Amino acid sequence: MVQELTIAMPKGRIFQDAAKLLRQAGIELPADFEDSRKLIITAENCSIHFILAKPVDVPTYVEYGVADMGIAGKDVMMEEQRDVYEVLDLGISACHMAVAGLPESKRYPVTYKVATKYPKTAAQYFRQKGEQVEVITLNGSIELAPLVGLADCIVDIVSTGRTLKENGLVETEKISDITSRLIVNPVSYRLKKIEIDQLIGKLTEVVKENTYGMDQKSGSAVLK
Ligand SMILES: Nc1ncnc2c1ncn2[C@@H]1O[C@H](COP(=O)(O)OP(=O)(O)OP(=O)(O)O)[C@@H](O)[C@H]1O
Ligand SMILES: O=P(O)(O)OC[C@H]1O[C@H](OP(=O)(O)OP(=O)(O)O)[C@H](O)[C@@H]1O
Repeated sequence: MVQELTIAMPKGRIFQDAAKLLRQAGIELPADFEDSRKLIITAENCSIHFILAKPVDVPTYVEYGVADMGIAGKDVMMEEQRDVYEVLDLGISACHMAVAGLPESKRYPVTYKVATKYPKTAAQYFRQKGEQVEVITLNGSIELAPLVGLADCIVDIVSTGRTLKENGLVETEKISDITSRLIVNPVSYRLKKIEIDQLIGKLTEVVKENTYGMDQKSGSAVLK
């Protein structure tokens, strides 16, 4: 008997390229998949259901097993540290995580403040370097923090570099490259191994054959 699969999809930036990969892997998604406001959607030619979640929540759905698999940015994986298997680098939504600040900013240990949407990742990065910092968590417009004196630097995603440039900030350290990953719930992997391995196999082929290019508007690597 073929087992049903549920996949948690990130809404937003990653969504379109992720949908394209799934179609290339032979999954027939409804024509209005990208435009629909529905949060649970079923493929037309196989027993795969999709739940559409906020990107940062995808690993949570997968860890709790309500989704067998999911697609999440490496940045989210590093920050969330969920108990899931990361099985495939999908190569989409490429960007990197970096430290940036005003060109003239100097380091004053003990008082050094870092603003970020990624508090755990930032804290771990500076701890590993043996630098003591105070991490200030923000939810967006991170680049504002050094401009108004809330922080000495930021840890954030850089794609085109346009946001940094237009705000007079410079990248000082690269933390890591980021792409989207295919993730799997460990228990689902045991119970639905055949179906999951089949999908991983198809997506692996698709990823190998794809070429990526820069989308001028989003600044992210997109499928060509
Ligand atoms: N320029 C970029 N800025 C942020 N994330 C990017 C960028 N380029 C690619 N990404 C990837 O896309 C994912 C973020 O997608 P998106 O911006 O839709 O979600 P979000 O951060 O939850 O957005 P928001 O909080 O604005 O709703 C990141 O996890 C990252 O892997
Ligand atoms: O290098 P760039 O191409 O300019 O992209 C990087 C910017 O994009 C993201 O912000 P987002 O657009 O998600 O807005 P936010 O400030 O609400 O997080 C990220 O946090 C940077 O601010």
